[in-house]
Amino acid sequence: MRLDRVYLKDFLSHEKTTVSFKGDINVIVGQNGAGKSSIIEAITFALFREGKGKQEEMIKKGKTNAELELVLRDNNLEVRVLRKIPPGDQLYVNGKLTARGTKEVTKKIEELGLNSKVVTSTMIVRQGEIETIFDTLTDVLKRVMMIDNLEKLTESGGKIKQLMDKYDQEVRSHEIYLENLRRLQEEKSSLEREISSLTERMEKTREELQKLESEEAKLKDKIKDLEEKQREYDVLLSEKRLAEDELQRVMAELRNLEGLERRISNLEEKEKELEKIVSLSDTILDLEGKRARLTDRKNEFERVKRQFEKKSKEFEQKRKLEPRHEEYQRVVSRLKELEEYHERFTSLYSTLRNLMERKNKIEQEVRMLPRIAVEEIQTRLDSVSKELDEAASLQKERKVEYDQIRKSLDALLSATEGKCPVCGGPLDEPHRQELTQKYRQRLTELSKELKDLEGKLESLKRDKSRLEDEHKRAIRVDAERRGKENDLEGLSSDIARLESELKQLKELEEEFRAMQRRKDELENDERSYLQVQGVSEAEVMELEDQMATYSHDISTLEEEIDQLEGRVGNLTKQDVESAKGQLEKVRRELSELQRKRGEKTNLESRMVELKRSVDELSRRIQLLGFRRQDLEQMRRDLEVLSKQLREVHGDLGNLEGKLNQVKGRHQEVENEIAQLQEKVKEVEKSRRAKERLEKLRKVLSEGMLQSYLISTLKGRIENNLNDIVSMFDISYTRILVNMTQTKTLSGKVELTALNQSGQQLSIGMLSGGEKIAVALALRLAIARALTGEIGFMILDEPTVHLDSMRRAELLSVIRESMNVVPQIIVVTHDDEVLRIADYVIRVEKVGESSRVKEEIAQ
Ligand SMILES: Nc1ncnc2c1ncn2[C@@H]1O[C@H](COP(=O)(O)OP(=O)(O)OP(=O)(O)O)[C@@H](O)[C@H]1O
Ligand SMILES: [Zn+2]
Repeated sequence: MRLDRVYLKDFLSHEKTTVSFKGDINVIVGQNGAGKSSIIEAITFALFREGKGKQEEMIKKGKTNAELELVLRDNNLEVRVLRKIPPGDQLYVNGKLTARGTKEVTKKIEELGLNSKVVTSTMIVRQGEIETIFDTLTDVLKRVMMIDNLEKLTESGGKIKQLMDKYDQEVRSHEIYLENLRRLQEEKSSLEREISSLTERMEKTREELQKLESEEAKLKDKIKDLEEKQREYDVLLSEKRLAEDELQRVMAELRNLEGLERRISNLEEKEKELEKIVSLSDTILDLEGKRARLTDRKNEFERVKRQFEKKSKEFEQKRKLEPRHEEYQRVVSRLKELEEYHERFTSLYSTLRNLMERKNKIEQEVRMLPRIAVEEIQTRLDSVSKELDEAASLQKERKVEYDQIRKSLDALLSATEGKCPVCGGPLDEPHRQELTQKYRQRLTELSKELKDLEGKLESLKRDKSRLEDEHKRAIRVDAERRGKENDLEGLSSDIARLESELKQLKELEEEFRAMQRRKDELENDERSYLQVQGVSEAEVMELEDQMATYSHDISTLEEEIDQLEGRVGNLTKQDVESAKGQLEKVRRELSELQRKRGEKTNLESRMVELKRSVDELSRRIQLLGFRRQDLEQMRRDLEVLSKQLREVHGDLGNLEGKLNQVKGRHQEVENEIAQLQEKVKEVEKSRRAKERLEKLRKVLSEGMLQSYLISTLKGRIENNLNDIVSMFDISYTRILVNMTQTKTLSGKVELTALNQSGQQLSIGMLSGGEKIAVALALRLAIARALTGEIGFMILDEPTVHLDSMRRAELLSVIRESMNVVPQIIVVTHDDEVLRIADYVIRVEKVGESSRVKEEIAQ
């Protein structure tokens, strides 16, 4: 078996990868972690559902299930293995599903010579493990030969003992089988007798049946002939009946159609009359249209006439008013020219009036001012002031005197005897009295005089202040008058100026007033003029023209209407409409009648045809000479015959049923006998097997088989090994496999090499390259010893840990291995290996997924 190709879906680092192994030496190259070993894992898993980790861990991260497809090939044999995680395995041989489910598929693969233990420990070499075979050889052999299992077999509860017990049981059931067998054989011979008697009876019945069947066939032929005739007869008869029926119908219809021609000619006449009326339809329409137009025109004429009258009146008025309108315009334009002067005049005039008013007022005011003589008041004031001064100085004099007298009196009164204070003479009473008297009198006089002075002063003061007030007022009035007189002078000059200007404007102002009056007079006429101003002579003339046109139209239309009325008479539109309706009806009737005329012709010819056909059919029926009662008689005969036949058939069926039943039973009995005989034989075998197992158990428990197996295997491995080594380029003639045998085979298996001089060296002493060669040869030798042909070998990173020399030696050994194994797959990240490749598979990792590119090596 060679590996053809493997397909990985979501397996380890691969998402969807197909790898084909097209070369003899296929090299899978790529960086660390690219996904190379994953391909080897895929092959191992596809073959044996075995792998380095848990199955779920083999599913690509992030996916939920993985799938593998491996195709193996050997000449014409193609084996396709499908493995899935979670499981759902299948195996196809040449496209045919031959195994299903994990166990079955693995079993099938082992049957194809790919024992899982052998393949995984010899044909698939994991990273750097080429030489470990020397150390693990013993274990490998044990494993591949399943000696562990052998040991287990011999235990008292083991498989062999169990089998022996089973066989024992079988032997004991022997007696019952023999008894049953005898009974069945008796039944068998009785059944055989019955079969031969039944067969004889059936033979006779069959002969009778044949005779009846041939009679029946003949009768059936005759009936068939007659039935044929009957069918023909029936057909002719029914045709004839149909023809006769139709003939009746046709004749009846023809009778119905009598008098058709007369009805047609009546209708045609009526049609002509109606057509004449209908032909006037257009003329009537024309007439009515014209009548409508006439009314229309007349109305229009009236409307235009009214307009014309109105307009021509207006136009006349316009003409009359025209001169006044022109004057009005002149007046208005002159007014506009004068406007400015008028305004000036008005404003000046009103200013003048204001000034005059003011002047009058001031003149009045001046007149109202009192006339007071200021100098006179001044003189009076001066004299009063003088009088006042004189009175005041006199008063002062008198007061001084008064005070002096008073003092002298006081001194006199207070003076004690002695000297007179006044005259310095001696003071006596009489003197005192005299003096006192004198003084007192004078005091009284003075006092009176002072009082008078007081009054006089008062009155003078009053006079003075009154005069002073009067004086002040006089001065004020005087000033006021002078101011006003000034104002009046200014006003007078302004007024004079204005008056002269107004005088100049007076003429224009008068003209303005006159124009305004004229304008007012013209105003009414102007308003009337404006109303008719738009009317033009052309307009009036056009209206006149229109009137003429309309009146012409009217007379033309009247004439035409007269003519049309002459042609139509007193027919109306309704008359024509009803004639149209009638005409349509008449035409419909006519066409219906004409159709019937055609129908009638057809019917007539059909009648002739039918009559001929009836005659012809009667003739043919006569000729046929068929009689119904003949056919019925034959059918009755056939029925009798058939009944007989059914009975005989029934007999035969019964016999056959019986025979089959008996034969069935016979078969059953024979089968049972065969089974029993088989069982009896089995029991025999069981007995012998039990004996063999007893022997086997003895041999096994004494280790005899193991030593036998190993010695046989040793010989075969040794032969293969030397065979293979001889193909490699090393200088040793033979490799010997030495085994130290013990009961449990715990002893070692060791290799020694024999050089050309016949000297023995232990394997450890060989060179690195020689060791690799021997190790590879040993693996191949074991594989070949156990499986015969070896289809492939897989080496995963065989060159790691090797120096360049040994790498080179390994590569040549691999190439030499091609003599022993036809297909080699090498996984490496070492480009040097490409040297020996003839097919290269490049693996690289893009993102999280591995990708593969295949190429033929140079
Ligand atoms: N279940 C998984 N899903 C996705 N990737 C995985 C899974 N299991 C392992 N890997 C990754 O797949 C990659 C490829 O592993 P593989 O052993 O095939 O690489 P390799 O090419 O043989 O590298 P080396 O030369 O280092 O042996 C590694 O990066 C590994 O971590
Ligand atoms: Zn005196």
